[in-house]
Amino acid sequence: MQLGFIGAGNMAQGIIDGLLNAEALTPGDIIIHGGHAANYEAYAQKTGVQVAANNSAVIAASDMVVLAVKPLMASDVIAEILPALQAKTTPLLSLLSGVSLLQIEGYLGTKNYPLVRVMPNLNVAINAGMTAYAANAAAQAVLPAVVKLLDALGETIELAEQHFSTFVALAGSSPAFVYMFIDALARAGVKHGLTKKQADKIAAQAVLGSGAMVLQSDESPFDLVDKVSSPGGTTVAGLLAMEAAGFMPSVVAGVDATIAKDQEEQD
Ligand SMILES: NC(=O)C1=CN([C@@H]2O[C@H](COP(=O)(O)OP(=O)(O)OC[C@H]3O[C@@H](n4cnc5c(N)ncnc54)[C@H](O)[C@@H]3O)[C@@H](O)[C@H]2O)C=CC1
Ligand SMILES: O=C(O)[C@@H]1CCC=N1
Repeated sequence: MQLGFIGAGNMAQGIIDGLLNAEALTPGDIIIHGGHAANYEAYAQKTGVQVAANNSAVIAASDMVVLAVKPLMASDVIAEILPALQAKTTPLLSLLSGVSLLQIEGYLGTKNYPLVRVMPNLNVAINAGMTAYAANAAAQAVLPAVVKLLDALGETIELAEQHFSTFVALAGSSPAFVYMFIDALARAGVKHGLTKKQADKIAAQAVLGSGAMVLQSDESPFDLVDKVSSPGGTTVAGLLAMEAAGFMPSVVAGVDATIAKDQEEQD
């Protein structure tokens, strides 16, 4: 199966890394094109994936194409590749946040084109991603092959499009929030004398283990908070100080702003 990428930036490279790590595809199965050759030629040389001369050549060479450009470029890029798409009906996987299947069908001028909206996160690069997808009616026949590819990248969930903005906040963008939390935790450790290297490792492993515990335990995160908080102990003192500084409202405000931005892109 030949998989093409239009746009070869952070997310495209993350997906390719994950597919190659999992040996779901070989470098020879992948062909890419992006806006600035200088940004992805070194990546293509390092991984061995093929580079196409232009976006239409990606489609001509592919059984499936991932649209991995910035959402604002969607209509221009689709207009450019429309003749190539129409010539071959290559299923299109759109990573565009805030761009609905209906909008893409509008750009294509038909509802009969196989389209899958996919929202991954950057952790697909290490096969620990969380990816949502929604397909139009025309994509039902290719959906098992798409899901098989996505499953190689981590956890996958089929989700109604109306929930995609919320998913973007909780999974697409949230790695940035969690990296920031890890950095804040580690920086506080540096304040108290740890090296940044020590502190980053300690904080990241604590977050990794905590996520795994939530997934493996029958208890809710809130119940687990109680288990860590010994009466009169350090944890409850820390938690109350974090809450006083606005921990939970800050997280919820961040999620609200992410959802609002995603919905603004849809208007
Ligand atoms: N970065 C992330 O964590 C996630 C990104 N996404 C989505 O993935 C898409 C790509 O995002 P990133 O990779 O982060 O952006 P990026 O800016 O790293 O990559 C965009 C790529 O598009 C290329 N490009 C620009 N003009 C082009 C053209 N005319 N034809 C072909 N390629 C062109 C650029 O050269 C670049 O390689 C966006 O729609 C974003 O919403 C979705 C989930 C997570
Ligand atoms: O920041 C963005 O717009 C994209 C969507 C999800 C993660 N990155």
